[in-house]
Amino acid sequence: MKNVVLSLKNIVKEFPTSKKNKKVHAISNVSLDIYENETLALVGESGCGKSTLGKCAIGLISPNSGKSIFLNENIYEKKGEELKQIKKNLQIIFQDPYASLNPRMTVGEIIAEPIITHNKGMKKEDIKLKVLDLMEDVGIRKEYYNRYPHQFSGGQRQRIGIARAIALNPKLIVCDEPVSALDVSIQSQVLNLLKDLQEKRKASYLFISHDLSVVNFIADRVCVMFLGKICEIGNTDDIFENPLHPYTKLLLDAIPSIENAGRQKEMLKGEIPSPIDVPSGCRFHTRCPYCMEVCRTDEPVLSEKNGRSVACHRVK
Ligand SMILES: Nc1ncnc2c1ncn2[C@@H]1O[C@H](COP(=O)(O)OP(=O)(O)OP(=O)(O)O)[C@@H](O)[C@H]1O
Repeated sequence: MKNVVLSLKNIVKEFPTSKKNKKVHAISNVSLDIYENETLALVGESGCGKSTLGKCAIGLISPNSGKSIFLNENIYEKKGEELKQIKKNLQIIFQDPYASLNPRMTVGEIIAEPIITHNKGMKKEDIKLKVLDLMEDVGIRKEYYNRYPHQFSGGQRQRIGIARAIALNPKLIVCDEPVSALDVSIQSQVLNLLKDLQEKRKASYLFISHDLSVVNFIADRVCVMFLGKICEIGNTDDIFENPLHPYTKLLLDAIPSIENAGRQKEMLKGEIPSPIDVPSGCRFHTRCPYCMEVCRTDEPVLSEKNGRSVACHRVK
């Protein structure tokens, strides 16, 4: 039995719009467990709610309703020192390492910041030693301690962001498209670094990506989202070898690969429906090549069988 590190229960997140009675239904009643030391990927097209769910998971934004349970406590009910202790364990790495690093701070200062905040009274020399160790862990040369973010390449900047995120030995790191802004050759170096760090530090990753090749490389499990809901969750190999939800199948078919080349493919058709006016029944039914009558009226339930959960009327 694997231990759960963080459990999301019935998360609902809506954003207001300029129209009075209309809301963006970004996340609609999503529940999800993240296990110890695993990488769980969140995938789906732009706007399906991946980032919003990731941010709700670690309390960076608050949902309208639902719980995020960490160490048996709902993090949304915590304040002050208790919340600070929880947040130490829940970190995030952003897509754009340049925008997320303060341009006026040196690398040393950037990485030291969380250490200072959470270890009041720690000696300056000890902080510096810890920062230098972290720089070594992520492959940034110690001589660069006093350099500024603009003096680094994109890949190096992402390494600095990673050093800051791991500085407090968190139990969970939300990796929000951490390699999408990087060149392909650099992507694999950063992905390998994340894998090595996980091995050494035993953290869990909630890995947000729209790139399924990256997901296939790094994730233990995959959670496929469409318009604020989960369509399918399962082990990465099972999902890639035998996708059960029509949306998962179409997403996988869309990956350019040698095996796929020339094959007659069912393509994802039509526009993504608006999260302001979500379709009735199954949210995917307007784009689904296998749509049945029931799909237009009844919302499918996410049901589990042999470690795989699928929300589709065709999958029993
Ligand atoms: N602060 C906000 N105010 C209003 N709407 C928002 C806000 N943040 C997100 N949304 C909307 O919520 C929905 C989900 O957005 P989110 O960024 O979570 O999706 P995503 O799957 O991460 O997309 P992407 O891959 O493009 O980053 C989208 O329709 C988005 O426009």
